[in-house]
Amino acid sequence: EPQLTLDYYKTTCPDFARIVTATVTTKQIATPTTAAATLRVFFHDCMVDGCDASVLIAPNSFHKEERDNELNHALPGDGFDIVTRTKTALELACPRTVSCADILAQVVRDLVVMVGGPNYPVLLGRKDSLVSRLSDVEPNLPQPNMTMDVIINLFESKGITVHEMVALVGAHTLGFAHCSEFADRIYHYEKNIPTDPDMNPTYAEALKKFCSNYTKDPTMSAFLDLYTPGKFDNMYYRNLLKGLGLLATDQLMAEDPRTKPFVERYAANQTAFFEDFAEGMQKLGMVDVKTGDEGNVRDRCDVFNTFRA
Ligand code: HEM
Ligand SMILES: [Ca+2]
Ligand SMILES: [Ca+2]
Repeated sequence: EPQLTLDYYKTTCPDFARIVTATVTTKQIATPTTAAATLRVFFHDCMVDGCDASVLIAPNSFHKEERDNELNHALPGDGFDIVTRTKTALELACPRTVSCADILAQVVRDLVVMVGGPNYPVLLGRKDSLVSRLSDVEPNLPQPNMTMDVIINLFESKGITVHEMVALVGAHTLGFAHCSEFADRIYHYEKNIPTDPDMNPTYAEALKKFCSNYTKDPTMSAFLDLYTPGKFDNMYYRNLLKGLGLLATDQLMAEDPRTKPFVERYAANQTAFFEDFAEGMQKLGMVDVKTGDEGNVRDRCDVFNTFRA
């Protein structure tokens, strides 16, 4: 187990927490989609080679990076922008000290709190990756058309248990998904079955109309949580119990006997959801973290320190 600590920057960057909170507050108020955007970037970072900022490396014409994989194409720009802003502010206060991986972890916690979610401590001391490999993305990220067996195994391979996983997917209480991500459920689900029988029929009809133009306009997106997409709450689970899950895997959480009890528990008890989400985020934030000379502190979060002496 790598050693991270709560007070890692206590002497080297005493204003770390305050600077992060100030930057996050300004950005989230101006751009309310930042919280969902950044939470998803953090998830995609931690699942692929651990929480090491590997996902932040910008694509360039010489080398393929994680962001060149299709699964990362839709990662929203605001999730990267908030890291850049925070890094800039921190470089002024304490140059070459705070890693991008730590910035992302701390920024996400502050954003979750800002939109109404639980507070939890963030352990610090992660180093930034020295590589970002396109080929590492696909095998490590869940997709909405996967079976529950595959998804459970994927999370368990990162040390995340089923109840922590169900709580973490509760992040879908925020944000949206493109029509292409759930089109299979509403158009020609199976031969002679037009729509996914697990989906509320009224909801399916509304989505069908809403997405009717999605092949021509691929930006068309629907809220993952129909009722409170900007608020961090347990509405996502309450929706699932009514067949109002958007992605196939969201709805599957409420059908599979291994995950259903947790969906029911979180739908009935927001405090239980918040406790388990907080625990899950701390676990997710520790996945394969790099310390010592396994990584470094990048000067810029989107490029490696290639030219640094
Ligand atoms: C079964 C596991 C999961 C699957 C299959 C999945 C899949 C997806 C997909 C397909 C989207 C829509 C992307 C788009 O169309 O642009 C999405 C959005 C999102 N995901 Fe997940 N996800 C999973 C788990 C998680 C977890 C564990 C987190 C965070 C802890 C997370 C956070 C988010 C957020 C916040 C959004 C909304 C992004 C935005 O509005 O900008 N997801 N997810
Ligand atoms: Ca990573
Ligand atoms: Ca919500």
